[in-house]
Amino acid sequence: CSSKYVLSQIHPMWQGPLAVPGGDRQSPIDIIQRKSVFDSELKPLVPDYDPDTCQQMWNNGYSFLVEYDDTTDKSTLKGGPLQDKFRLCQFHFHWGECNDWGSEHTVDRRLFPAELHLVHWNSDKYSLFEEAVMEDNGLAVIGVFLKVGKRHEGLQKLVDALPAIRHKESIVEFTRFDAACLLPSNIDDYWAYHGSLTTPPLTESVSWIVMKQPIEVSHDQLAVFRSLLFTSAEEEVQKSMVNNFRVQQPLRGRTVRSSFS
Ligand SMILES: NS(=O)(=O)c1ccc(Cc2ccc([N+](=O)[O-])cc2)cc1
Ligand SMILES: [Zn+2]
Repeated sequence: CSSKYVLSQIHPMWQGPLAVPGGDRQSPIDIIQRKSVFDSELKPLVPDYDPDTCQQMWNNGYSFLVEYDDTTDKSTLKGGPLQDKFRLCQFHFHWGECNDWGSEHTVDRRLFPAELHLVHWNSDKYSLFEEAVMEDNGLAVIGVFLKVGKRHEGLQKLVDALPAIRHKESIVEFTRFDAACLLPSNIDDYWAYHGSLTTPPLTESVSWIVMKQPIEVSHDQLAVFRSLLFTSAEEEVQKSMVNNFRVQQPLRGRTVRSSFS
């Protein structure tokens, strides 16, 4: 699949604002390793997720999300670049129509076939996700690259549920899933920078934590992602859910910090 093809096939939603007018901390970005700055103050990340808070999985017409009960501090993220405690509210993915591209962030321009986002909001400062979304240090998103390799046993439970949410707006109960199983074995090496949501409303409220180590998933597991549809069951023309990534945005003078030298 050639790159010229992907630009014409990007879902209308993704042809949206390539940069928010006046936005100077947009995401995703290309992480240039040699320009990242080692920061010894960056602490180890402390994810503490309770599988019992996992509730449902649904297709929102852009990606599929696994949503967690975030009414208590049962599934939290602390440490790393974060000063406060953040609550896990959902995770989702971005992927391509083939294994040559699909991630949102890149590392020295290297694209990965997919990227996982674990979305958290600052429960020390705010009482609702919707509030935190609008605030400077309201959200923390962990980005994990996916690369094609051996089958990911933890991901398989999720892959097996995808056919039930093939169409936009479909939802299925999905419980007892430990999101921590999707983190790489090494979570001490990561890049940290201040950015934004990568889909509308593109608010500049995200502390991004991008893992250096990808997780491996099989070719077949990724293929099931691509069997999802952007469209609802009623629509005549069905569009396969692929290339649901935003293009890299200008760094605008930001520094990307690294937790490793
Ligand atoms: N891709 S990402 O930057 O990790 C990302 C994370 C969360 C969301 C979910 C979302 C965030 C905000 C809103 N809103 O304010 O209407 C609606 C949905 C959208 C995008
Ligand atoms: Zn995302």
